[in-house]
Amino acid sequence: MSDILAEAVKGAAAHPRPEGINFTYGTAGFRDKSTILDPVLYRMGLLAALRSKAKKATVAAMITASHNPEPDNGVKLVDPMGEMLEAAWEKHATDLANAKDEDIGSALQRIIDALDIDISLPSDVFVARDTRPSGPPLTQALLDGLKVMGSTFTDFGILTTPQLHYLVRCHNSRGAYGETTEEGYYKKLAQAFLKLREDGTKKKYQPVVIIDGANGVGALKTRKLQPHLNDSLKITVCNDGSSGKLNEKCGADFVKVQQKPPPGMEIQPGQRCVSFDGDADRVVFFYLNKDGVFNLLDGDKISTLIAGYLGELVSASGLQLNIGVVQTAYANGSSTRYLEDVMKVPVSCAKTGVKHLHHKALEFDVGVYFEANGHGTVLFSDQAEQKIKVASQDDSLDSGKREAATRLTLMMDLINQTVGDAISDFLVVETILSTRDWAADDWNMQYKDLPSRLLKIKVKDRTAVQTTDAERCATAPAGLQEAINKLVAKYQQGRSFVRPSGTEDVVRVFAEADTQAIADMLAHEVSVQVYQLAGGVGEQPQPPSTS
Ligand SMILES: CC(=O)N[C@H]1[C@@H](OP(=O)(O)O)O[C@H](CO)[C@@H](O)[C@@H]1O
Ligand SMILES: [Mg+2]
Repeated sequence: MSDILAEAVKGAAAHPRPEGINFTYGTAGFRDKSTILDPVLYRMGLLAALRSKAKKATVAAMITASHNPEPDNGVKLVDPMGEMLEAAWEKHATDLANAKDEDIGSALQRIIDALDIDISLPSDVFVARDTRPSGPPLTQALLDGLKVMGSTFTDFGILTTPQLHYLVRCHNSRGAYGETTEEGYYKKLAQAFLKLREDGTKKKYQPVVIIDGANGVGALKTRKLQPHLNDSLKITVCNDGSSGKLNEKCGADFVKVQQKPPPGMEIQPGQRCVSFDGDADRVVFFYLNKDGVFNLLDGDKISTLIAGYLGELVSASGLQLNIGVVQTAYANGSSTRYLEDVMKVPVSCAKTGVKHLHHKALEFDVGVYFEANGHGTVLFSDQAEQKIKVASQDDSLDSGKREAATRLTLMMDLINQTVGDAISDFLVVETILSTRDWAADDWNMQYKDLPSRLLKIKVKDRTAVQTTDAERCATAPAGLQEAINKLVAKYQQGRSFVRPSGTEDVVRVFAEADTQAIADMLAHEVSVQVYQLAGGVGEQPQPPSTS
């Protein structure tokens, strides 16, 4: 065994792995109670160094548990261009996390042999964390792993997840994507935002927003962004972490799931509100209408808004670029119909999990992807980027076309193409609303959401449920899909599907119909089938109360 691997085994003594726990690198990396994660972080330090050697580039490790409760934490690795870790490496991460302390050397050797990695190459890793109190000691464990591998590293302290993705891309693109500093991030976004902002007063659009920072990093970083925006937007940050707990009764997940504003937020009718999640890679908007009724503008509404605007700019520029939208099965059926039938934009459906959407979005020149819960961004292909840049400087084009291409270049600067980014997406939405002179109501009126219900069912083994067709059809257990089909057929605009969660030990049931009562009933009836056919545990699902 090489010296480095022997050191890695020795180093494990300070980060012992408890018996009887199985860790899995899932949709969002490792995520668990922070108290048991120390050995996982050490091992991810080892793996991040290997990944860097394999890619001959800087990679990154983000320590966060996103929207989960404060006592949880987690870690995810980021590839050189700011993408999520390549899927094939998830297995290596899982194997290494589960290796006994004394077997770490052989587990590393297996990865080195399988991928023919030259261990003598240098490695370099960027590290950051969210605001969780467990962050600093877990960072230390990760750094210990990097140090025994002889890796260089930069610890950026507290950042949003998308900021870290951005920084690693800036670094590996030798600055072509931007300056490799946190300040550089604010400068790039703010400059594009200010240039896209038109002068003149608006009739409906008010440059005033309230941001719910989920008591997390998004609140801190919005405050750092604010001075760069001059007075173009009045932002009030609430749930800024000064009193409440991270993600507790606030944040994008709370607002989306509970369909209500965080308690304690004082909101005037029509006031645009924005909720970030715990690591600021998700965003949803909401407002109360004049009757005080809550209205959510989720990832589907955001992608429709963005695709519509970029589509107009592309047409106005005269460039031949295809625009597509990528959703998951959780997208509201009205949004899919609106995109396809009214906006005539092609829509692809991907499996849940950002990496699947990201991958599909690469098939378009301009690919807009969002999960309904508010995680998403826009990808411009290299060719599209090139064409847009050339057109923006082509004096032979008429000024309308050139102006549209210039706005597209600014939109490319404003959008964090590496990953969904709450701060960047928020600025993109504000830009479009301002340009269109829309209030929240105007945006919301593009289409009317169908009522839906999302439930969780506990079963003995969630892998008993298997799916195909981007998770819209269950192939196991036998008879489940037939039962769902029969139930769905009873209701107007009924739609339902089930899938095992990638992040929780549950099966998720989704149902949608033309009224809330029917969506609730359909979700319940499908839950009963899951419970009966897929080995439900605990009490049988109870029908929705009709009060
Ligand atoms: C219905 C739902 O919201 N699912 C979430 C959730 O995945 P599950 O596999 O459904 O647990 O967490 C993922 C990671 O954050 C996110 O990408 C996804 O959208
Ligand atoms: Mg998140």
